[in-house]
Amino acid sequence: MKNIYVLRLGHRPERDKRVTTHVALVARAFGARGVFIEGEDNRLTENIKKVLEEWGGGSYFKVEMISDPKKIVNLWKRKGGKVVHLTMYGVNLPDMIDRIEHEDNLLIIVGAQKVEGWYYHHADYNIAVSNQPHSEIASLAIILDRIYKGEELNIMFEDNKISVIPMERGKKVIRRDG
Ligand SMILES: C[S@@+](CC[C@H](N)C(=O)[O-])C[C@H]1O[C@@H](n2cnc3c(N)ncnc32)[C@H](O)[C@@H]1O
Repeated sequence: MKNIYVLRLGHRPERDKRVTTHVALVARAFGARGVFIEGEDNRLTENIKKVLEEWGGGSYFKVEMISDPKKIVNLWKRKGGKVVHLTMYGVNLPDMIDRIEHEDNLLIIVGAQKVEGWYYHHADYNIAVSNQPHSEIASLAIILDRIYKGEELNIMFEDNKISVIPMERGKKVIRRDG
């Protein structure tokens, strides 16, 4: 698994609770190592940690609320990682995937509302997942899928308490803790 982190900008607790939670869940499920969330929302991090505890990933997936996202970007670049900013104004993903698929250290930035120009200038790549407006959840899922070429759908979490027994109909889960 690559060292991919997601930076979620501008989280507003009252408005973005659900979307930011889904950004974090997609990051975890599809092969990122963690998520930095700009803002203050302890309830959100607790909820994500509960999912990690039950469904696994807690031993390595990092969830952190942060107040200075520019510092995260600068630090990531200083350590030699590449920064991808997902924006509908960027270059469409099919024309950029060759440039990023071999990178092992990626910070993927997604916004909530209008993203400051600073991020457009400091990102190594401004990438669109189609040049149509949609959602940070969708764009994150698709870029991770293209980077991992579908392999992320087979990710297993060894430190899980619950897992699904896949079946064509019905629902079955097993619990390791009884
Ligand atoms: C709901 S959008 C709001 C974007 C905002 N109106 C702007 O001008 O930047 C929130 C986030 O979704 C992501 N997003 C939305 N559409 C996208 C697209 N077509 N390609 C890549 N990312 C997209 C971007 O990360 C964006 O910051």
